[in-house]
Amino acid sequence: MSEWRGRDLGTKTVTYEDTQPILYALAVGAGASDLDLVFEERLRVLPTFALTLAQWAPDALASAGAFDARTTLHGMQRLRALKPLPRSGSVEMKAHVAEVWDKGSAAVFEVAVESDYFEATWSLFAPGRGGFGGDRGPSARRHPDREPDGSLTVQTSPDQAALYRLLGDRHHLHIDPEAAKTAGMPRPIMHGLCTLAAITLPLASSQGAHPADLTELEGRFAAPVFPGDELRVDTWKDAPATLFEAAVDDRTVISAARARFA
Ligand SMILES: C/C=C/C(=O)SCCNC(=O)CCNC(=O)[C@H](O)C(C)(C)COP(=O)(O)OP(=O)(O)OC[C@H]1O[C@@H](n2cnc3c(N)ncnc32)[C@H](O)[C@@H]1OP(=O)(O)O
Repeated sequence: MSEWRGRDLGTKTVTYEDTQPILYALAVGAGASDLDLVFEERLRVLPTFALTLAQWAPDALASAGAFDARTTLHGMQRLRALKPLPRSGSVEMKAHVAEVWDKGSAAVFEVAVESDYFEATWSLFAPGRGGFGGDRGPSARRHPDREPDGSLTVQTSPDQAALYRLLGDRHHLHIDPEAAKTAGMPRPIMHGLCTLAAITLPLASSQGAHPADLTELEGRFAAPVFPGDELRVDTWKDAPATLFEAAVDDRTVISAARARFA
């Protein structure tokens, strides 16, 4: 597995119309009254939309044979927004494998994507690919050892993954009950990136910020979220950022998470 470290995944230019960032905003929980997110005349593109543009990079690593895409799970995500994405236009990106960690039972592949607009890292948790004598890598940061400063509720919709997948991540795990079973899930699950982005909308409101002013975001997908689940999101101030964790029925689903707004 170590041979994948440093592997160049190439460059890609993705072109889009304003329909995509609007559809994206609706898919992650924006409503018709969020005019800055859904009305082309006022549109500000959510920075997390960049992650749909860059989906080709982890997919390229799967196609190259590093892991089995049917059983590999998206483990963690980081995003740093460098400048606002255009309402429509082209974004050029380049990607490489930054790290391969050996977790014993699994390998974790880190795919780094860079562009003028953002930098992002995907961690892909590939069961059965560990035990190759590599470094274990860092363990996840724990949330602060004190009561949360705040709490939010995010209600996902039963149709949310079906909508979100139209933005580019069409892995069958999110729509097909048989594919979900192959990945060890009782039914199709939410895209981790959809859940994470859905949290940033009420999180921004709770900070008096605009969701399009997100500059940094990270989080670990600790357990699957199912379309229709209600999330409780606990938050801790960590100026200038906010730390958070999300749970469904006291089961932590997103851990070691952090967001910062300009
Ligand atoms: C193509 C798919 C796209 C998607 O969008 S999938 C949807 C989003 N993702 C999910 O829903 C995944 C939900 N997460 C999980 O189900 C679990 O979470 C995992 C199966 C990924 C891992 O759980 P477990 O096998 O029980 O791992 P452990 O025993 O807790 O930890 C073993 C080592 O693996 C590291 N690790 C655990 N979880 C993650 C993660 N999510 N991302 C990266 N690394 C992880 C830990 O730190 C530790 O290593 P250390 O002992 O060195 O600390």
